[in-house]
Amino acid sequence: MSLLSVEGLGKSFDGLRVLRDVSFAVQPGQRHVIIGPNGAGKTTVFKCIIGLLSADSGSITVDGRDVTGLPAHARVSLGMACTFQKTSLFWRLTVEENLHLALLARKPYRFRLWRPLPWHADLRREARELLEEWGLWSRRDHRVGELSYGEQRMLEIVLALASGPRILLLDEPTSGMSPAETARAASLIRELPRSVALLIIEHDMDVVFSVAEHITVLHHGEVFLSGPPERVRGDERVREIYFSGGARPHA
Ligand SMILES: Nc1ncnc2c1ncn2[C@@H]1O[C@H](COP(=O)(O)OP(=O)(O)OP(=O)(O)O)[C@@H](O)[C@H]1O
Repeated sequence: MSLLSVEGLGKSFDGLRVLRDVSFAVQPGQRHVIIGPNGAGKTTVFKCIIGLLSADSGSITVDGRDVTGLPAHARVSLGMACTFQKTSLFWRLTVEENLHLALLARKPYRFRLWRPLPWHADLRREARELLEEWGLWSRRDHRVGELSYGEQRMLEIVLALASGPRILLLDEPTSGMSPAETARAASLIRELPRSVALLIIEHDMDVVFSVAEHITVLHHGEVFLSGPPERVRGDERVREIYFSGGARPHA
């Protein structure tokens, strides 16, 4: 059974149809990338999946359970996590404090707040491991506002991982990163455990083809093609869509 299934999704804004009959599925542990020119509807699909927008038609199921009518927080508790292009970090808190908050929101920590100091040695250890892994340990005492944009994006991914998701949705995880940060982020994303399925919107084709096991191409709000990377790479029509559709130069 698919972990995430999107069936016949439709969405309009002020009468303008932005998504039409969008269907695709993400398998457990799969690295699934959504590509498409600017304005194709990628972020709108994400928002419908996570519950920040309600779809006009169609359904979204997780493990066969229909979540279409559920609010975002209920979907998170079913194992979804996401990052968006705009960061949503606590600017005045440090890197480590941001991560502690994210970890505290998660079971089993949530129910152990009464523990005296030194508290949550396991939480601190987990935070350290995550920050080391993502190259942010040396920045732990810095306020988020002092980080580079690329570091902030990395921290967003770390915070999303802290909720222990089964499916992680990343909206352009490498946008705004330097080439070195992009390469590092792509390699870390590739190394994420298979217990987490990934659904990623990405424009950087080097990242797309280094991460993707399955690619869904959106164009004018419709699924143009969904298949393995080799099929997408070899499809002349996909190239045409990209080069006529206002995609970014490196795409
Ligand atoms: N809240 C909204 N109200 C009205 N129109 C919207 C809204 N959100 C998105 N749109 C429109 O829907 C279309 C799809 O937008 P969306 O952000 O989903 O595209 P995208 O593929 O993610 O683009 P990009 O690659 O530029 O991020 C665009 O024409 C956009 O202007």
